[in-house]
Amino acid sequence: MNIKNNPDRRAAPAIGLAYSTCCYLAFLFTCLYLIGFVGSVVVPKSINDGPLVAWPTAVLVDSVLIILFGVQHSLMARKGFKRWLAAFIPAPAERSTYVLLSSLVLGMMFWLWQPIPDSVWEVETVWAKTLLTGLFWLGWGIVLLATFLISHFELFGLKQAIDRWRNTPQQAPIFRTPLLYKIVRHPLYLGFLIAFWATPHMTVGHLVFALGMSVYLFIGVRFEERDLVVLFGERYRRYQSEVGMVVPRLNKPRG
Ligand SMILES: C[S@@+](CC[C@H](N)C(=O)[O-])C[C@H]1O[C@@H](n2cnc3c(N)ncnc32)[C@H](O)[C@@H]1O
Repeated sequence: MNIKNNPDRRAAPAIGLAYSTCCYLAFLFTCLYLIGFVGSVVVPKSINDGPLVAWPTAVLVDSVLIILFGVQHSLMARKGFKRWLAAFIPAPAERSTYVLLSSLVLGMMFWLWQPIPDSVWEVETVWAKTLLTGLFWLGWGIVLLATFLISHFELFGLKQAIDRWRNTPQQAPIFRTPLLYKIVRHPLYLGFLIAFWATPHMTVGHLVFALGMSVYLFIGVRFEERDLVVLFGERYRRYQSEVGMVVPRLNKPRG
């Protein structure tokens, strides 16, 4: 039978699109929950909620949860892992699977997170409180904007599934430096750092989260940049020498 007329072959891209849409929606929900979790807004269980256990136990459990997230996130983003995964699932579904597993690991973190409510700092002054809350939302705004600057739907696996469904050939990754990417090389990570640290009330539990996630981001970015140098070669090396990682460079190199 002609492959084009084979119903199984025609159904696969549609099933892939449905799968990627579900993964995208799960990730969207998880990201919204993450905002509420870190900022202690709206969600039923935030970073400071839950039954109290002895603080060494809480630090241990929370650290394991952060390490688990870091390992899943970095391991699944590596080329070797993607090649291995390609033996089990179609290449266009790889990114969606990454996104789905990231959501599951984050969901587990929200569920099992152990609060440590002791205060590290608590800002009472209205203007300082407003400033820190504003910075928190600015951080999330930068994260959202950065995803669209890089290619939001490709980053979360939906574009790959739509291309397959439309029978459009998969595009090679494109090196992009629009807007915020002209100021720092990793605006998305900068947004996360701002959102994790800017709070009028920093508890010990929140501090463990902010510290752990920041350490992970700085480790993860090294792996990401190694891949980006392999992918984009000299252009990325030049970009590294001209633009700061997460802090804008004041003195631009000449020449
Ligand atoms: C979660 S995004 C984070 C992007 C970037 N690290 C940031 O913080 O804005 C990771 C994906 O973006 C891609 N990426 C990072 N910088 C890029 C650039 N300048 N152009 C195109 N793709 C990029 C990486 O290859 C990776 O697939």
